[in-house]
Amino acid sequence: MDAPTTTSADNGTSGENGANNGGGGWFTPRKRGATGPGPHRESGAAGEDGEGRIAPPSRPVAAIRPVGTGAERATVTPPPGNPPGPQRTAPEARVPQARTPHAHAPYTPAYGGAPEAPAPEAPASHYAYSEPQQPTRASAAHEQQSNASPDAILVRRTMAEVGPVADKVTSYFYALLFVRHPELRSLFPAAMDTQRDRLLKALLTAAEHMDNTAVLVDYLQHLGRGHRKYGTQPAHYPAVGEALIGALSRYATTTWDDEAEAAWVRTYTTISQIMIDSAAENELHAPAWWHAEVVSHDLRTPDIAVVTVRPDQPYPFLAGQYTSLETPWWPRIWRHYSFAGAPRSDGLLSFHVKAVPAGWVSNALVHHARPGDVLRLGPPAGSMTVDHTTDNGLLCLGGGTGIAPIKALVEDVAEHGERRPVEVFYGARTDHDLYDIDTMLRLQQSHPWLQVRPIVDGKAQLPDAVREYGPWNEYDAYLSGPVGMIRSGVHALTGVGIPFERIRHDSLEELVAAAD
Ligand SMILES: NC(=O)C1=CN([C@@H]2O[C@H](COP(=O)(O)OP(=O)(O)OC[C@H]3O[C@@H](n4cnc5c(N)ncnc54)[C@H](O)[C@@H]3O)[C@@H](O)[C@H]2O)C=CC1
Repeated sequence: MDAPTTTSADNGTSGENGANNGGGGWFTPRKRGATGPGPHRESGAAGEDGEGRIAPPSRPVAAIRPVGTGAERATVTPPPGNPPGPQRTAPEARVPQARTPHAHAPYTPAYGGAPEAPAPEAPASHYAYSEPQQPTRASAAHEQQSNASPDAILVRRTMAEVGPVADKVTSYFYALLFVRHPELRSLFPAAMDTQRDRLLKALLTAAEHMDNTAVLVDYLQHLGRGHRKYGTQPAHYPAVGEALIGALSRYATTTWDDEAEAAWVRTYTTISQIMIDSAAENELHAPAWWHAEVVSHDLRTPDIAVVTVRPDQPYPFLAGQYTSLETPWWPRIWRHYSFAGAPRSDGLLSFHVKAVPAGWVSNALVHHARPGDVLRLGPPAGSMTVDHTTDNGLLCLGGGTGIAPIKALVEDVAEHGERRPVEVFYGARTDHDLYDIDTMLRLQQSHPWLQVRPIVDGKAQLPDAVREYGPWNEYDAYLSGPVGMIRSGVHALTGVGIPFERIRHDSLEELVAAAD
């Protein structure tokens, strides 16, 4: 998610609800790593119990601090409109209604899973979770019949009830958070629309996937690391948890009870502990963010620029990944951009940026950024990377600026000295929009294993063109571009026989969120 999480530290002395409800108690999460040993949690095996589920944290610290009593909650009038905070100072950006991490991954999960999933900075696809969907009563009922854990059943029951009023829950959640913890407001952007949709969505998505340990842990670890750049501290997590419980209990009027609250406390405790541990571990070997100076700005069309930056310290990443980027013009507003090339020996990084209507960050990068300006970068993310353990061919569909990570994949194959066939379909609305075709054709001239096919909108769109070629049964597929193109591309590719697990793309939610 692209928003910091928060919490208030309770010293664990109140002993009210949580622990007494059998929920393991609210807690002030510990911080391990740089500042202390603490129990070590191995990546991918975080707190699993013997059945592969995530176990409660090992050291509950504090008791829950509910936001009001049940009776009080029932009478509270949700604050209207936006939560308190700085007034909006700019035109409204496009507000995605759904989101998550990106990056290719098998289609199923979804973009960075991040599911950015799960929600967070990352898309599921690599976070292995499917795009978030509003829970329904039907789905909740289904889960109860399945092998879901008792907590998962309770959590999903709550989500099924609040799903239809998700906007109200979101507004109330942030209002509670900022009213009770005004000091946290500065961690969020001045204009909250996109951001606010992300934080709560990430938490709810994670909660809904509590039984899917492998995916969830990966997602939350990514989320925890990604939150370092927001300035999120372990002590912030309790405040977020209290606001979460407060908002859910306010709107899940028919299903909320002590049992449900205990399940949510346990769930949130587990979520926050994994995030905190991941951030602490990451702190040992990576900065929270990188400063990066713009060293060149190449305006390729009136609204597309290739921006190249020099990070202030080494920036390790893999071809096909993306980063989060903040400009000096819009503090605390982060957007995802794929690297437009494999890692270079000079350490420079390039991005292809298209200014979209009302896109604050993209317009700043295309129309205002100049050499000498300093941006901030978050950590690399994304799983749309080349699998070098196979010699399958690569079938790549790049739509518009989605050609950027495809170019990186081609460079990666070239650098590995492989002779795998790589077929690139480069789609654009018009000839003029093929702003990087010269680069791609130069690569084709240098590499006999590479075929580049420009596809300009006509009778058929990019994904349809793939059907005219092939066979593709010995290819892995990579999709990058507009969400609609990726959706129809997955459909087309499975239609020509490429299984889901061999189709990679960034999280659709992340892509939606990155669209401005
Ligand atoms: N890792 C990734 O997946 C990346 C995604 N992007 C995203 O790619 C998008 C690029 O935008 P533009 O350059 O304006 O692209 P665009 O709107 O000009 O479209 C590019 C190509 O995609 C095709 N296309 C678009 N919508 C389609 C649909 N619904 N079904 C089938 N084909 C469709 C078009 O026909 C065209 O060939 C942005 O939204 C950006 O966020 C950009 C870079 C990396």
